[in-house]
Amino acid sequence: MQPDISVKNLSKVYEDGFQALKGVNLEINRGEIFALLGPNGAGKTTLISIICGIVNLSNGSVTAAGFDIRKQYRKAREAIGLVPQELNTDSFETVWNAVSFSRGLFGKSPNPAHIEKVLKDLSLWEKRNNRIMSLSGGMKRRVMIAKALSHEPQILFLDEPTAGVDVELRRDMWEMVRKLRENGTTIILTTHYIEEAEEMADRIGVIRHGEIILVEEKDRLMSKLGKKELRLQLQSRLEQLPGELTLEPIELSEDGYELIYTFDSQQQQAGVARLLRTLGDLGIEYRDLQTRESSLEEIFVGLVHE
Ligand SMILES: Nc1ncnc2c1ncn2[C@@H]1O[C@H](COP(=O)(O)OP(=O)(O)OP(=O)(O)O)[C@@H](O)[C@H]1O
Repeated sequence: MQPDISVKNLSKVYEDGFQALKGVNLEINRGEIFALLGPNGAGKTTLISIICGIVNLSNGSVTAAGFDIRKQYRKAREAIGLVPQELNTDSFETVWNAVSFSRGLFGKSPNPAHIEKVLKDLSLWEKRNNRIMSLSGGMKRRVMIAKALSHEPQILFLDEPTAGVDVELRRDMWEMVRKLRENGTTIILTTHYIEEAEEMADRIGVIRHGEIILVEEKDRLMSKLGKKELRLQLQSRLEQLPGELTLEPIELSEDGYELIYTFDSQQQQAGVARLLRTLGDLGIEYRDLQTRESSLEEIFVGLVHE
């Protein structure tokens, strides 16, 4: 299947000579949720802005929905909805008018039923006759999303969609994104909340200093780079780690009441079984145990600080 977005050898040098993207290659499939993660200044917004035709590329090529973003700009742009990072909705217009107008900008004929659906999905229906400037920040953000969806785009970009929004709105947005995906929309989101990528994304791309350093299915990424930790609370205090255990990646807590064993998620549980057997042989008893997997956040921090 042809990818919905194809980025080939993309470079961007800004006018002041700063190279924000260095030979980026990336393919995004139809109907997937792709999360682009990277520290501040990594090039996320630059990449999105080029795909959406807001910033000119310096080198390379990009297609969206099969259309070249330069040679077939209108068609490519029509296939894309963009929710930018900044709210620019200080408008005297009503919600209904602003969202309907957005649709018109893409040369689409009016479709009140679609606008109604979008407003209802985003819990904006009650506010449809309110002026945008009178809405709260969270509601304004919903309006931005409604505008991006007004022309029924096949691809939706969400640049930091939940920056500064409350937990309730964040949950609503996740719900909405899932619904859109069910309808076959391709979704690309950038986020600082790694929890968001962990919750939502099918695949994750990590960008650093203008280069994509990794693209992987989320589940594979977590099992490939993740670590697991087993903690055992001991019945009685240990003075020091017994010699039999020093070969393992195992630590004794300072108070001597806890053993902490760290292992790769990929590794089989063999190490755990061996450890528990050894403890049995040594007569070390424990009263409780827990395991924990590292989060995407820990994996991400490990990656970008390498
Ligand atoms: N118009 C511009 N002229 C010169 N440099 C720019 C311009 N726009 C962005 N940059 C630089 O390009 C780099 C990438 O910026 P970009 O906004 O793409 O990063 P980002 O990954 O989206 O960061 P953030 O998470 O902070 O939004 C930064 O170092 C930024 O200062």
